[in-house]
Amino acid sequence: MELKLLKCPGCGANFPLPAPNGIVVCEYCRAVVSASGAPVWPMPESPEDDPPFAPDRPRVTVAGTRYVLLGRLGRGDGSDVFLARRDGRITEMVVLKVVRALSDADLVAREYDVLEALHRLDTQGAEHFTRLLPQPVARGEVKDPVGVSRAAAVYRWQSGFQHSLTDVREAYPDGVDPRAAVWMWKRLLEVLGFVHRSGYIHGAVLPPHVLVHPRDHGVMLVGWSSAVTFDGDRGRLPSTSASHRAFYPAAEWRGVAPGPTTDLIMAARTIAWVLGGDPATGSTPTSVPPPLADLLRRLCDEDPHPFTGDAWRSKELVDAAARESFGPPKFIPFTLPGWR
Ligand SMILES: Nc1ncnc2c1ncn2[C@@H]1O[C@H](COP(=O)(O)OP(=O)(O)OP(=O)(O)O)[C@@H](O)[C@H]1O
Repeated sequence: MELKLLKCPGCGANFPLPAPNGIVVCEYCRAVVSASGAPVWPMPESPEDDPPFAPDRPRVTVAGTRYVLLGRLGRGDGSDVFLARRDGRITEMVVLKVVRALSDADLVAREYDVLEALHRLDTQGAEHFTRLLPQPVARGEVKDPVGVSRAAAVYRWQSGFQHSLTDVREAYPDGVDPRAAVWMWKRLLEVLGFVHRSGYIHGAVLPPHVLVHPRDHGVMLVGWSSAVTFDGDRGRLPSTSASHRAFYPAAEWRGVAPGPTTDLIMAARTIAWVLGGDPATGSTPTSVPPPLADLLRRLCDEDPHPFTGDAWRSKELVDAAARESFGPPKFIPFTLPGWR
């Protein structure tokens, strides 16, 4: 008798040995196949028979949809952020943000509202830049393990963006290669250019809110609960991060209304910090070439800020300083733990 190792023609899974009657049922897709490989006829679909995905993992329900929690992505000032997966046949990976202090529920709601508004825009570049902002999926409440309801928001997971600049600085305690800081800064200024042109300021451009895609040299901006429109919401930022005081312009603490310049100063301070420098003064280690170090110091300085509110102008200056420091742009791979 000829023995064949069969693979399921439906899904490619290896088959067990056939039963004495020569029939095999695929354990994965339930196709029914004769030992010779034919005929094949699929079993009727029966979703209720689907084994649950990772049954040991916790589940939460937001706005009527159940999600399986896969792990923690981060811990913010006011919330816990998880990677999750919609618990269904046609699934999707998502980011679930759950507020810690019940009194911060309004921050999760405000962030969701701002992001929805930004995704509705048709400002020039919207199609490209809105992909670099969290994409709202749903919001509602989740019950924590002791039964307390907490405000939550669900965003689409963007693969590859899992390290913030806080994580980057942990991986490079003495600061990143200045050539890597150049692409991080330029990408950040491009997103800010779009946000400002759309009439918003982010209000919290801080290391934990800048996520990087190390392989593609991409940057995504999260943490939108402090964002405001700068033609309407004059006044203070709705919230600030006490643990990042040195990243805010001092004017913010004096009660001066924020504007696009606030974001640009915070972006420069964030880049100075990821280079191993001091966010308050913009000074950087001596390994940073002088044209770049000088520009950083100038753009971290708020009094008077040289390029008020113009992210694109700032980006051109970064370009020029980078050319003076390193010559024409060149792709230099950037690595982080878990990436090659
Ligand atoms: N969309 C996302 N994709 C991947 N990771 C994320 C995302 N949003 C947040 N994170 C991770 O979770 C961490 C905490 O998120 P975030 O800073 O937004 O929380 P928060 O400080 O509580 O919120 P907020 O600043 O808006 O009040 C981030 O530093 C980042 O590591």
